[in-house]
Amino acid sequence: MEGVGIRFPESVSAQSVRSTWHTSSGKGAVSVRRSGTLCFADELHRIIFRKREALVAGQRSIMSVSEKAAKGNRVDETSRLGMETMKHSVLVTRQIPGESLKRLREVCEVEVWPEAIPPSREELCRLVKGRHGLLTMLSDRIDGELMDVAGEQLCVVSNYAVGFNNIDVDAAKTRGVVVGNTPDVLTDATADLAVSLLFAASRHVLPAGNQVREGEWKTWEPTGWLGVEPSDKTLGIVGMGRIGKATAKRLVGGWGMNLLYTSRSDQGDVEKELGGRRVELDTLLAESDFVSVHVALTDETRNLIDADAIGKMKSTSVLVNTARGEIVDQDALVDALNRRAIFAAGLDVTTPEPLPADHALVKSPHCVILPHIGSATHTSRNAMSEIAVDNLIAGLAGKPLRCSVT
Ligand SMILES: NC(=O)C1=CN([C@@H]2O[C@H](COP(=O)(O)OP(=O)(O)OC[C@H]3O[C@@H](n4cnc5c(N)ncnc54)[C@H](OP(=O)(O)O)[C@@H]3O)[C@@H](O)[C@H]2O)C=CC1
Ligand SMILES: O=CC(=O)O
Repeated sequence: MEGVGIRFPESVSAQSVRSTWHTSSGKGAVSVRRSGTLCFADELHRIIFRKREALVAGQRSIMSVSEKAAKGNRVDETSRLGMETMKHSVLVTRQIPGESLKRLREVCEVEVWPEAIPPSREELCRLVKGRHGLLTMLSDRIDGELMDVAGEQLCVVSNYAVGFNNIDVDAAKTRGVVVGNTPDVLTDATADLAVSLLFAASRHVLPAGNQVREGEWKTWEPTGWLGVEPSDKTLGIVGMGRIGKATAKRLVGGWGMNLLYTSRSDQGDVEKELGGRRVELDTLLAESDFVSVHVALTDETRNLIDADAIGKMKSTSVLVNTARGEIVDQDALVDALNRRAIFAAGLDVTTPEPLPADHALVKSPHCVILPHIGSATHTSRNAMSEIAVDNLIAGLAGKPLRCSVT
C-alpha cells in the first residue's frame, strides 16, 4: 500500500484509531478499530484501500475548488464539502422535514424512500446496495449484515434521532463506517412531552376526555376522575442526561418538586442548580412519587424497570417513559397497573412500535400511550434534518461529523 501510513498507539490495547494516509493530491483519514494487540492487517488494508478510492475522487474536487477560490470565486462550506461528496450515492430511509434534503441533492445522488411505512428488511437490503451513505430512522435496524450488503464503499450512517440503539456501532467501527446522531435540538421538545405525559397520566386526561367525546359525560362528580398532584412531591429521574435534566428543570422549577436521580457519571452541576440527590435505583423507586425514565437503551438498561423494580414503587406513583420501550418490562407494567400497584403510567415508547391496539397496555384506563412523538415539533424535526444532513455530508467527505457517536 504505497503512500499509506497507519499509526497505532502501542500503549493502548483496544480502541478506535484514526489512521492517516497521503497521496500526491493530499492527505486523507479513516477511522479503524484496533482490537487487542492485533490490527487485522488484511481487513485494515481493505478498508483503507476502499476509503482511499472514495476520498481520492473527493480530493480531486477539492483541488478544483481551491483553484476556483484562488481565482477569487467564493466557495462556501456546503459547496466545498459538496465537491468532495459529488457522485456519492446515498439512501434516505424516509421523507424528512425542512429544506436540508435540497442541500443534500446538490452534492450527491439521493434516493428517498417515499412511503410513510418503513421499508421492510428485504427492501432495505435491496436499497442500501452500493450506497456511500445512509440517512436512517430509529425504526431501521442497521447491523453488520446490512452494512456488508451495502458494500465496502459505505462510509457513514447518519441516524435521524439522538438514540442510536438501532445501529450496531461496534460493527460500524470495524467496517470503518462513521455514525452520527442528532442530540440537543430535540431535548426541550422531548422534556415537554415527558411533562405532558406525567400530567396526562396523573389526571386521567385521555379517558376523561374520551368520556366527553363518547357522550358519556353525565354530571360533575365529586368523586370522579380523582388524580394525583406533583407539587412538592418527589420526582425520580432515571438517567440524568440531557433530556433527564431538562425534564427535571421543568418540574423542579415549575412545580417545586424534590429531585432524586440515578446517573453513572457525577452530575454536580445538577445538584447545585436543582438541589437534587443522586441515589441508587432502588432508593429512587421506593421514594419517588413520579418516576421518569431517560436512560439510553443498552444491554445494561434493557428491562431496567422490571417486575422487581416496579414492585419497589409506591402504589400512588406514576411512571413515565420517553426513552425506549425495551427499558420497561411491559408485562410487569400491565400486571402492576391491573393490580393498582402503581397509580398510572405515561409512555411515548413501547415494544413493539407500533403497539397493537388490542395490547393490554392500550386497553388499560391507567395508561396513556403516545406514538413516539417526543421530538415531533417543527422546530426540533427541522433542526434534526439539518444535523443529519450535515453529518452525512461530512462523513462522505471524510471530515469529522457535527455529532458523532463513533
Ligand atoms: N421519545 C422520543 O421521541 C425521544 C426519545 N429519546 C430517548 O431518550 C434517550 C436520552 O436522550 P438524551 O438525554 O439526549 O441522551 P443522553 O446521552 O444525554 O442521556 C442518556 C443517559 O443515559 C445514561 N446511560 C447510558 N448508558 C447507560 C447505562 N448502560 N446504564 C445506565 N445509564 C446509562 C447516561 O448516563 P451516564 O451519564 O451515567 O452515562 C445518560 O444519563 C435517548 O437515548 C433516546 O432513547 C430521545 C429523544 C426523543
Ligand atoms: O426517539 C427519538 C430519538 O431521537 O432518539
